[in-house]
Amino acid sequence: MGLLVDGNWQDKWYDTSSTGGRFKRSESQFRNWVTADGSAGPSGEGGFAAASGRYHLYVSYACPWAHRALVMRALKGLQAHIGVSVVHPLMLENGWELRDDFEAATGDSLYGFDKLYELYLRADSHYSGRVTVPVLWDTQRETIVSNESADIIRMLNTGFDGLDATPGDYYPESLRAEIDAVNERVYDSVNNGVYKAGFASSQEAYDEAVSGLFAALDELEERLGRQRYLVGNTLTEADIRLWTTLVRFDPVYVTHFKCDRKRIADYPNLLGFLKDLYQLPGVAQTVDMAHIRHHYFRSHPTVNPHGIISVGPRLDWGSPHGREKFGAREVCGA
Ligand SMILES: N[C@@H](CCC(=O)N[C@@H](CS)C(=O)NCC(=O)O)C(=O)O
Repeated sequence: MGLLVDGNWQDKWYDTSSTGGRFKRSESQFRNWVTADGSAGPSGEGGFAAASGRYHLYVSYACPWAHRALVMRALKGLQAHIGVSVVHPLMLENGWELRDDFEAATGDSLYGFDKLYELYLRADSHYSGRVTVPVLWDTQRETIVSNESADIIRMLNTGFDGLDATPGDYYPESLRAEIDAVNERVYDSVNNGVYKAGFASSQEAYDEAVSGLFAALDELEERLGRQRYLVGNTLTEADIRLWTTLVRFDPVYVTHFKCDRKRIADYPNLLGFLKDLYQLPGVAQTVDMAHIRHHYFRSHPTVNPHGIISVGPRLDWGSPHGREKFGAREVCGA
């Protein structure tokens, strides 16, 4: 675990000393957008036109943020247009490594780099900041288009519709206000809430994170007791963003991040929702539990010094989810 400082790698754990033991996630720095015609998106510069084979995703199967991008790529049927490299699950003194000595880790097919930070340096030899996944890489300009998953899933949602993407708009204009509101709540309390609990280095910071997390999960359980998805019966990016955290909850966060007031298995609606999305075409294939469990239990020596991987619960996400009782799934534009 570390970061680049003016192009130099430094092995450092997250600094929580100046924030009362609270983990603060840094902002992503590459914020360009792929668009249908190459015009600039909501941030960054233009010049990244959608094209088959031009863009490549670097992901970790362990990472919930990278997982969003894999799910959107699957729902939009973009597998043939956007290649993927999968990092090794362990993230230690060199950060993410592009080794292929673990089942389903691919190494780097583009440059043969060993470490993900070499890719960041290829984009900017003076880069300062964390070296995170996902990365959307442009093979033509040889740079990072974006390292922000929230933006990447929106590019995949509509940017490639001129190719033969599967129809469906998961961030439709008419639902944006509601999606944004749900995202904000879920991001801070749930997606990031589990990390705030797990990486807290004071009791106070942990208590704060975990109480916010379970208040939000209770609220989401109630919401999903009224409707099939987070925004009515329409499947949207808000669902994908919650789902990648739910998938990791019982097998990892309960134990490793001490999020143990309840399991997702104790929330009937959240569990049904988890299974419903898991059973969408192409989605189960984006879940690699070996990467998920090896990464968390073995990459955080401050949290789990002996790197012991817990036995974990038995998972049965292929069984009937019962969510049809709220009505049929709707997907805008499909
Ligand atoms: N805001 C980013 C966060 C990505 C992120 O933090 N990824 C983690 C893996 S789960 C990572 O690569 N961490 C490496 C580090 O912080 O050094 C996004 O959503 O894309």
